[in-house]
Amino acid sequence: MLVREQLTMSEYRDKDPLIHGIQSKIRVVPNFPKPGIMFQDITTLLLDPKAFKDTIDLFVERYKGKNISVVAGIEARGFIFGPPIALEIGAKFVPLRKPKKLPGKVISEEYVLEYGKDCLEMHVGAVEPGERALVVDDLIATGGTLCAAMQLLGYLRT
Ligand SMILES: O=P(O)(O)OC[C@H]1O[C@H](OP(=O)(O)OP(=O)(O)O)[C@H](O)[C@@H]1O
Ligand SMILES: Nc1ncnc2[nH]cnc12
Repeated sequence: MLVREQLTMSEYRDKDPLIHGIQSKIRVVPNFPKPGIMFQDITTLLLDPKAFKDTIDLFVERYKGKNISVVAGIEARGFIFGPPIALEIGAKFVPLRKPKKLPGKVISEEYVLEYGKDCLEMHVGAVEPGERALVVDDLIATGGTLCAAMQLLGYLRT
């Protein structure tokens, strides 16, 4: 009889030394920028070249050869992780920017954040209908930012 081991997410993280190594480099700052927020600070991960490279490699391994032609990076921290992943998987990099930063014609999507409200914009023509995209950011809190990014890319669905 084959018995599969069921692991919770945190047990899985603890068992995988690579993921544990990456996680241990992310500094958690309580009550920043507001009371009640546990801020996940990835700048401490960037100080460690091995942990930074392990992070990129993890995504490259997962997404290489999956026919992805666009890596869409969310401002600001998706601009740190997105470009090295894009280069390695042979995809173009498209920045999804905060309002009024892109000089060309844009499409926009508003969203609600854990501590405020914001908007993402993408250049019209940067992504063609039918392309396969990978959205990259440093973290999901409420998921509002990721949903807005997916909405933006979804407008181009064939
Ligand atoms: O899942 P959500 O609740 O939408 O939150 C996650 C988003 O919040 C952070 O960015 P932030 O808006 O703080 O902007 P920054 O990267 O420009 O500092 C983070 O980098 C994600 O983009
Ligand atoms: N908890 C958190 N840590 C870092 N960035 C964030 N953006 C929104 N929530 C955040």
